[in-house]
Amino acid sequence: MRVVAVPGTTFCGLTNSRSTENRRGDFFSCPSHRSMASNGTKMANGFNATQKRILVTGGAGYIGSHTVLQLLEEGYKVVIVDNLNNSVEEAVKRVVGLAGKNGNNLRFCLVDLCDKDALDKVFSSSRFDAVIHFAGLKAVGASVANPLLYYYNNLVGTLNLFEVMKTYSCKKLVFSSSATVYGQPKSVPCTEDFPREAVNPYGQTKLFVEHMCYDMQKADHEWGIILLRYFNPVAAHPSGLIGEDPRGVPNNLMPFVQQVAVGRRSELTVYGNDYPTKDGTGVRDYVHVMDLADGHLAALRKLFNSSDTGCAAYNLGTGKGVSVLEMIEAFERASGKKIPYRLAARRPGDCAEVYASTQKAERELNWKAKYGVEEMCRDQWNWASQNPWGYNAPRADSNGTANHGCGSMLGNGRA
Ligand SMILES: NC(=O)c1ccc[n+]([C@@H]2O[C@H](COP(=O)([O-])OP(=O)(O)OC[C@H]3O[C@@H](n4cnc5c(N)ncnc54)[C@H](O)[C@@H]3O)[C@@H](O)[C@H]2O)c1
Ligand SMILES: O=c1ccn([C@@H]2O[C@H](COP(=O)(O)OP(=O)(O)O[C@H]3O[C@H](CO)[C@@H](O)[C@H](O)[C@H]3O)[C@@H](O)[C@H]2O)c(=O)[nH]1
Repeated sequence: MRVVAVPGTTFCGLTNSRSTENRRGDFFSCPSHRSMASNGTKMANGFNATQKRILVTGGAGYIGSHTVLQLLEEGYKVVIVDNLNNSVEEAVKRVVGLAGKNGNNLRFCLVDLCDKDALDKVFSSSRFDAVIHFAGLKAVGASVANPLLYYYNNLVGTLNLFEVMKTYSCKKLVFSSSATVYGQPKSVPCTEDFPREAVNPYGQTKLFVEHMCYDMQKADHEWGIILLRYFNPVAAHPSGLIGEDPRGVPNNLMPFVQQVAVGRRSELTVYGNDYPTKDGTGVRDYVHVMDLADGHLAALRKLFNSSDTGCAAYNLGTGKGVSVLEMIEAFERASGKKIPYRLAARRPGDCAEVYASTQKAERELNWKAKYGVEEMCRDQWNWASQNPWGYNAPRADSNGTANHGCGSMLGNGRA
């Protein structure tokens, strides 16, 4: 792997082969990448992905890494911008490995979106056809405890990104929104025109960014923006090499279940069995991360193929509600492990039942989730059993600094 630092910023080229990036970091101008582009995948939808370069913020994270892999497999050139706040370099390395020769079309930039000058340098060194904006802090509880951190990171970072995109006339955007913008929905399934409300600071940041997007597009019709409202992302790439690796105690159901299964935690707490649902436990719309990644490619296709996208929101879910107990049983079947659990009081702020209407995404993005709960649990377990401690499992050759890959990359790059 060759590591490149561009003077004045902290670019790191991640590639699994010899590369010829120049000092401006113009990674894709090298002859080997030109030839890859000309031999790459031709898309059937009226444009050639190999001629498109996508900036992916937060591309080292859980959903971002799966999406970057699919973009590379489709033939896109990809630049990740991530500050590794909630992710590790190892995830990006594994994406490069999984992408095979298309891994050469990936560049990684260790940049914080709150650093506008650094972001500007990324845009000044490459032209981007579109941005997928995943980067953000996402833990609901932490946002309640430290709202300013969430407002600063998620809103200042996003403002910087949009300003720089405008400066460089990059006006196609896919934004990671969330079902959280429906607050406590009055009925199910949630359709995209439901009233939106935020019930915590994290949700406020998603709502604010949605407002920013609508207003920006209203003021300048050249923008094409797709807001993807994810329901409950779970599972992992079928290889078991990339997946979700939360820091600290997991907040979400499936990461917790998987840690019980591998013996990292003794039991799961099931929050509430007195909801007016099929078995009394909370019902959610779990969606496989591979389907979510597909949804981003479908959104890009729409942005590239139509000039009148405007600013449009789409739910990404399966449209099916699954209870906590059903999810536990499916995971037990997939893993052959017993998941001990105890019933406890409801978790404050939780809804009884939330699931998506998926008709708009089916109709307008031509996207529909392919995977069901059995496949979700199979792939969750495949990832968990191969990586019981996530990406940072102590290895024989490790000196205990696996958590600080970013520092070592920068060190190499500057040398
Ligand atoms: N996972 C979910 O349950 C879920 C549900 C709905 C919406 N979302 C949204 O989807 C997006 C991706 O979620 P994820 O689950 O992959 O989370 P993640 O934490 O795994 O990935 C987010 C990435 O953004 C990076 N990041 C954060 N702040 C940054 C900054 N200022 N500059 C540069 N990089 C920064 C992190 O290091 C991380 O790699 C987030 O915006 C999240 O709010 C997630
Ligand atoms: O240890 C746990 C964790 C969760 N649950 C229950 O499992 C269900 C799902 O919970 P969780 O995985 O935490 O997801 P949500 O509360 O639905 O929230 C997720 O999904 C929302 C919609 O995408 C996002 O807005 C949030 O950020 C994201 O955390 C709920 O009924 C919880 O009460 C438990 O019983 N025990």
